[in-house]
Amino acid sequence: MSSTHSRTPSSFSQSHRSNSQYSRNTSSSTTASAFSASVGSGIRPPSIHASSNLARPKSSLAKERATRMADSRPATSLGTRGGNQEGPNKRMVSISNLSLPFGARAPVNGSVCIQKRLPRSFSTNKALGLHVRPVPGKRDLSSTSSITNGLADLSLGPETPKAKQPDSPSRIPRPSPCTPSGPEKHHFAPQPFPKLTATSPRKKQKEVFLTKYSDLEAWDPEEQYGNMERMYEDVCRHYKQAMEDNVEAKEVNTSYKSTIANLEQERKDLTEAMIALRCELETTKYRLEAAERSNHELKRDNEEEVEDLKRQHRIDSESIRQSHREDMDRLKADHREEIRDLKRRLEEELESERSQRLQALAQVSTQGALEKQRHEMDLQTKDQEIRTISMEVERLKVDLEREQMLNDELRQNLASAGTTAVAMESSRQALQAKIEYLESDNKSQSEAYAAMERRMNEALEKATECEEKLRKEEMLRRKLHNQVQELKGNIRVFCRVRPTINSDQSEETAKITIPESEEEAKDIEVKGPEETNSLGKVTTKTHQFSFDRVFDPTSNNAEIFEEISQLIQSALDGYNVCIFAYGQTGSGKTFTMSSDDGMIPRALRQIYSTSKELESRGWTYTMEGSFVEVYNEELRDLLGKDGDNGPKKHEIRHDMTACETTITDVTTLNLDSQEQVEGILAQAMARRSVAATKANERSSRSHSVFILKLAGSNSITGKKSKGTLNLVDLAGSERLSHSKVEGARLKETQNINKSLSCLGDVIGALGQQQQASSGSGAGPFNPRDSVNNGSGSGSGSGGGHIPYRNSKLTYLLQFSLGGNSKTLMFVMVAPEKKCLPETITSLKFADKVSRTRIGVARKSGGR
Ligand SMILES: Nc1ncnc2c1ncn2[C@@H]1O[C@H](COP(=O)(O)OP(=O)(O)OP(=O)(O)O)[C@@H](O)[C@H]1O
Repeated sequence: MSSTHSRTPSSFSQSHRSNSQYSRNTSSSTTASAFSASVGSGIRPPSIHASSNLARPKSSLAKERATRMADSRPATSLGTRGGNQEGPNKRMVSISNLSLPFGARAPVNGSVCIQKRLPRSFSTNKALGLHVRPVPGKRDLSSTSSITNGLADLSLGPETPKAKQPDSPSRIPRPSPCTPSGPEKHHFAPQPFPKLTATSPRKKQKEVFLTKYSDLEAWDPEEQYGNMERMYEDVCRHYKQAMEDNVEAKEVNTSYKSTIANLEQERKDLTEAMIALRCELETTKYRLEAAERSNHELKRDNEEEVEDLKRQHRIDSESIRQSHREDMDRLKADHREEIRDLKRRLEEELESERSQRLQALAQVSTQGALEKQRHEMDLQTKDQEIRTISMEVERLKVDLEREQMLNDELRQNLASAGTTAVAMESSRQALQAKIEYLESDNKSQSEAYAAMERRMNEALEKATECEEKLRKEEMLRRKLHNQVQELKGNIRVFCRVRPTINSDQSEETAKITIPESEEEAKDIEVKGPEETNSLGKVTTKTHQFSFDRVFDPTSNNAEIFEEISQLIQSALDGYNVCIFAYGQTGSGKTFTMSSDDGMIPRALRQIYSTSKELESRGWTYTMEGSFVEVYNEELRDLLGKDGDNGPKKHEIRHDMTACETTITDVTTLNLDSQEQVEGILAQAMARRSVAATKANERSSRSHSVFILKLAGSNSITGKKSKGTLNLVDLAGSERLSHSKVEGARLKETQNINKSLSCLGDVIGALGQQQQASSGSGAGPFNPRDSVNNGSGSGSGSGGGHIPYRNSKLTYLLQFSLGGNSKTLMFVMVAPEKKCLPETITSLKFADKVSRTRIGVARKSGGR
């Protein structure tokens, strides 16, 4: 822009500035006042109503345009670039020289050329920011006569300051544009119009002065009026011209605006394009960088590869050199070895050759020596033979002498033998006599033998008799034993206190006393937990219980089994026997019943060995064992295999006539050997349902029942027996509050407690039934009394209801809990103080059972 300015001629700038200034100061009022001031008060301002447009300086330019329409117009600095080629009315407007209002930079190289008709007003150009440079050679605008200049010429004199001001709107342009504006004159006469000044007769003829004494020329009103009229017409023309200019300027303005909008749009597009290009540039740069990077990496990789290859080559050549060296060494070594071998072989051959020669030499010398030796020996032998022969000769001589002597002696002996023969004949005769005597004694000996045989037979008979007597004695013993058992009662209770477990050393133990007595211990005292009464006094209650036997913590399973072995024997004798262990969780039930040396394995061993013993007395037994558990009131087979559809369902069936219980689909094993017995126990224990509770780490969550059915027959006596041994390891009784179990464990515990309480109910009902039957003077207990007709709910002879059906366990043991069976209950006691409440509950339950008298046991089968 600055360069454009500098290039603009000063005359143009001045004109342009003056026009702008003039335009700024123009107003209708000022125009009017200036007009009156310039033409005098008596003259009315032109009737065309000088509007603001009138005073606009562009009209002066328009006038000039009008006068110079044929001339080339002032061109803008931009227009000059291509204006010459396009013609006088066409101009190239360079966008680069436009001052864009939004401050965006136009593309440097992208000149946008718009062919437009140039505005005819400088003010318009200026408003658009276009700088117009006059075409060289054309007339300077400053010199153009204008209305202002014309009017200025009408000024009344130098006294009117406004008239002197070049920018005053009162400077109305002179009507004749052709008149060159000269220096301001301080006379009243208006600027002469060309045509008038040239022809004014007054001026030529006579000069008229204002006053006589004044040298001021008076003005001719008519002439002035005529001038004014012309000026007025001129002004009207100028005004019209100005209006046209204005319209054109507006058009140009509109076209510039649209151009600007287009340019703006283009600028935007270009900006976007530029941004896109920049992005592209950035992308390209980035790609270039990436390419450079990858190139660099490739170069580095190549270098590394070359390095690697070189290294590999070095290594390879080194290894080849090394292998060559090794080969050389090896070859040398082989060579050396071969030479050594050859040497050795040669030496060996030499040695063997020498040794062979030496051997041959030795052999030859040996042979010579041997030959010599043989000859010597032959010689010696010959000598010996000669000596022997001579000795033989000597001996024969001696023999001959001796033979001669013997002959003499024989002759003497023959003489004496004759005498001996006579004696011998006499002794032969004596022996003959003896033989005859012995032959006569043999008869008596045979008789003695027969007597002995007779005596032996008598002894055998006596032995058989004794055996029979023994059998009878045995039977009597058993009878007596069973009678003792019967007298002892049908249900007996043993109490066992387990020792404290090692891991529970820190646990406080309860005060449990087993009073010493000369006989077997039967009593137990338990000091109960501390209780605070309503007065706040702390008291402890001592509970005393009596059972059939009490075992202290030192007693072992073997001692306990001794006590029950007779009961086991009863099963072989044809009784239904039921032994069960009752007690809280962790009190030692499983340890007593099912551990390796517990009651179940011991019982099985005893039964097995006893049955073998009884074989000699004509008894043969078949033993069928099954092992089940009652878990959550469901029966499970501990010896069976689960089917495809999970555990099988088992049902308990009672044969009310034979008083026999069977379980459907249960595995029953024939126990033929001791090993088999041990095996099924291990299998059953592994399958038993156990779980950890707060009370015991591995708590049995089910009642396990080992059922051994024993059927015996005596081939001698023809008797038969049928007994069942039920060995029951009950699940641990525990209070829910103590065991702190939840969910499935809670259900288990509830089922366990329910079935245990059912067991108590059955035993209680059996006791009541017994009481009722003995009170009514009923006869001996009938096993079938304990059951009703197939309903499963027993009713004794006393008519009492036995609730066997209330739990699976009691229903299963229906024929083993009652009159025809022998029942032994172990109540297990844990010595820990924390178990005291449970211990006392268990002992109370056992005490009740112990006090219950349930009929008299009867064999289930005669024998
Ligand atoms: N007389 C004993 N001598 C030594 N340890 C014993 C004796 N009695 C029980 N124990 C031990 O005490 C622990 C608990 O015993 P056991 O599992 O037999 O209890 P439980 O009454 O069967 O419990 P649960 O009803 O929860 O099955 C076991 O570790 C066992 O070895």
